[in-house]
Amino acid sequence: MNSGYTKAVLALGSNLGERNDTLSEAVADLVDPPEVRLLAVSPVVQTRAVGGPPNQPDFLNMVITVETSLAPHELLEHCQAVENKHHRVREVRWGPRTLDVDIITYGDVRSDDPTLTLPHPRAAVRAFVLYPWSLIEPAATLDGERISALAARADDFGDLAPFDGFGDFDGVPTAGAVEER
Ligand SMILES: Nc1ncnc2c1ncn2[C@@H]1O[C@H](COP(=O)(O)OP(=O)(O)OP(=O)(O)O)[C@@H](O)[C@H]1O
Ligand SMILES: Nc1nc2c(c(=O)[nH]1)N=C(CO)CN2
Repeated sequence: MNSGYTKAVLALGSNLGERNDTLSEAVADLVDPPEVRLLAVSPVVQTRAVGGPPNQPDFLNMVITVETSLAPHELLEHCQAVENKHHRVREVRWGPRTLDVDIITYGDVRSDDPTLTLPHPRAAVRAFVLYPWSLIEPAATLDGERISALAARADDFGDLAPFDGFGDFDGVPTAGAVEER
């Protein structure tokens, strides 16, 4: 990693509209500024909505890793600008959305600021975050525990299914095929 750049893990989700196109465009938008460089892109997984109103459409979820010279709150603003560009409307908590971008980790930073809590306070129980993340960073840990172990016992499991995602992204390969589980 280059000096002045910090590694961050971002989780993306979409359960409205052209979900796959939205995710693909959002990744491009997130890494468009020179301050954000793409490191790795996970496969896209299809998951049942966890929490929120019943009978929501399924989500497509994925994780990317980046290195960034933006400060944590600047990165949050950038992620929210990308959400807004994709017509994200905040209405119902955990309700359907065209695009959600969460910052899962930013370097080793820990923060309980409600505007930006780091690591993301619900990431450790969300298989829809942990599983795609584990496919690109099998050795990653969260709160001192392997994310694959956290994924295996995550309460908010949803159903995870392979999805024929968008493959190579601008020269950054996605991880291998998603296994049924
Ligand atoms: N690590 C984080 N990443 C993104 N947003 C965060 C984080 N920590 C706190 N927030 C705050 O959470 C607020 C609500 O975010 P959002 O509307 O995306 O929630 P949600 O996706 O419905 O639920 P959840 O937070 O459980 O994923 C944001 O305005 C942001 O300030
Ligand atoms: N499967 C799935 N469920 C969710 C998701 C999500 O991205 N995927 N995001 C939520 C709030 O961020 C709430 N529930």
